[in-house]
Order: sequence, then structure tokens, then C-alpha cells
Amino acid sequence: MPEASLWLIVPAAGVGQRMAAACPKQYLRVDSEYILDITLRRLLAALPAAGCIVPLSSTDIWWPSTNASSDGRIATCAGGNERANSVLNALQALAPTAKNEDWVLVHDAARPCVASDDLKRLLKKVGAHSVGGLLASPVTDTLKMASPQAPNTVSSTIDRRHLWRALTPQVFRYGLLRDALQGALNQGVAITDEAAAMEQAGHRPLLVEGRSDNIKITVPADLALAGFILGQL
Ligand SMILES: Nc1ccn([C@@H]2O[C@H](COP(=O)(O)OP(=O)(O)OP(=O)(O)O)[C@@H](O)[C@H]2O)c(=O)n1
Ligand SMILES: C[C@](O)(CO)[C@H](O)COP(=O)(O)O
Repeated sequence: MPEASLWLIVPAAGVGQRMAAACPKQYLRVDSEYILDITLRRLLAALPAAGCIVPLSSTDIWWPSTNASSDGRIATCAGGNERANSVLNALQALAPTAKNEDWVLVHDAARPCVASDDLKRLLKKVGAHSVGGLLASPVTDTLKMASPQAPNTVSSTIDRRHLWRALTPQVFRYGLLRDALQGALNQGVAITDEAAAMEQAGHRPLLVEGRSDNIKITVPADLALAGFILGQL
């Protein structure tokens, strides 16, 4: 792995429960290519000098059959029970080489449609920011809140004027991110993205508007949509 001041962490240790496929969703194919290979290929095409580490599940039997597994720039490490654990494992695996001031870019394996222009704009904007930030997309739908007692009944409409959908990549300094994630996990705080850990540590990450078609492949309908989007990029 290269000595990098920019590290890519691509968490790929999930099981894809909501996809309910025969294999973890990162190993489903779009146009005959593993989703994980598409994501890594697109990231490294845009950021060829970055170091890259991919957290994998202990039950992963597909990695050796990927193209990425023969790319010398890419290392792997053990994933964890939750996404946050997988990312923290990757940060700890980078410890011997990474410096506290290095940038770490975390991007879901399940988001193959990320645009190179978004990657470059994100890095340019966070490079001038004290904390770092994330790609995000302003909410465009009206949002309804349901009550726990009546999950399919509207209890209120949420003011969406200041709401964003968090995407990935999310980019933070190595030392700050490692300490924030470790702290949040030690406190038992439920963390679903890196920015939440940084917020829990008192930081205010930068929101950088990204393309709304940078979708996370999550449920079956997302697969055909991802294929269409990739065909347009
Ligand atoms: N313990 C985990 C859980 C998730 N991920 C990764 O984090 C990304 C976003 O997570 P998500 O979309 O939730 O993937 P899954 O957890 O696999 O999906 P599900 O919740 O439907 O099981 C995915 O690339 C997934 O592989 C991970 O590395 N380690
Ligand atoms: C990191 C993320 O993709 C930002 O929206 C999202 O939080 C992942 O959540 P998931 O439940 O692990 O898919």
C-alpha cells in the first residue's frame, strides 16, 4: 500500500439484509461487474495515489474473485458487527502508516455511482475546512413523521428546509475521526455515518452538495436504477 496523505476506506463487510439476495449486495453484479469492483475502480480512477483499505466480513468468500483483490494499492481488514466498527477497524489497521493529519475518505461499497466531479469538489472544499465534511443532498420530498404507536399513520409533517440526506464519501482527518469513532462506540452511541461520530465529539462537519444519483444500493429496486445511472455517467 502506498505512503499516502489520503486514505480510502470502503466498508464492504455488510450482509445486505434489506437486499435479501443470495449473496451480500456488494457482490451482486451490474453489467457483469461486481458492485464492489465498480466502486473501487471508480474511486481509484479519480484518486489513483490514495491508499485503500476494504473491511470485509469474516464470512466473505467472494473477495478473491474480484478484480480489486489483485490491485496492489488495495488492502483488506476485518469488518465489524456494525458499519462503524468496520470503519474503526480499518482506521486501526492504517495506524502504523497513517498520520493524524492525513485525510481519510470513507465511501460505502454500496455506492458505485459516485461521480468523480463530486469527489474532487468534496476534497477541494474540505481541504480548506478545519474538520472535514461529507457529500449530501438536500431533501426534496415532503417528509412525514409517523408515531411509534401508529407506524403507518401521519403524526406530523417535518420542515425540510434545513434537511439533507447524508451521502458518502465522508472525509475527515485520521486522528480526529479515529478518536471520534472510538469515543462514540465507547459511549454506546448509535452511529450510522462518520459525521455522526464527529458531531458527537462536538465538531460541525461541512455539508457539500452532491449528486442525488449517488445512490446507496439497498433494496432490489436500487439495482436496476444503479445500472441506468452508471450507463449515464
Ligand atoms: N458491519 C458492516 C455493515 C455495513 N458495512 C458496509 O457499509 C455500507 C453501507 O451499509 P448498508 O447499506 O447498511 O449495508 P448492509 O449493512 O450490508 O445492508 P443491510 O443493512 O440491508 O444489511 C455497505 O457497503 C456495507 O457493506 C460494513 O462494512 N460493515
Ligand atoms: C453512511 C450512509 O450511507 C450515509 O447515508 C448511511 O448512514 C449508511 O447507513 P446504513 O444503514 O449502514 O446503510
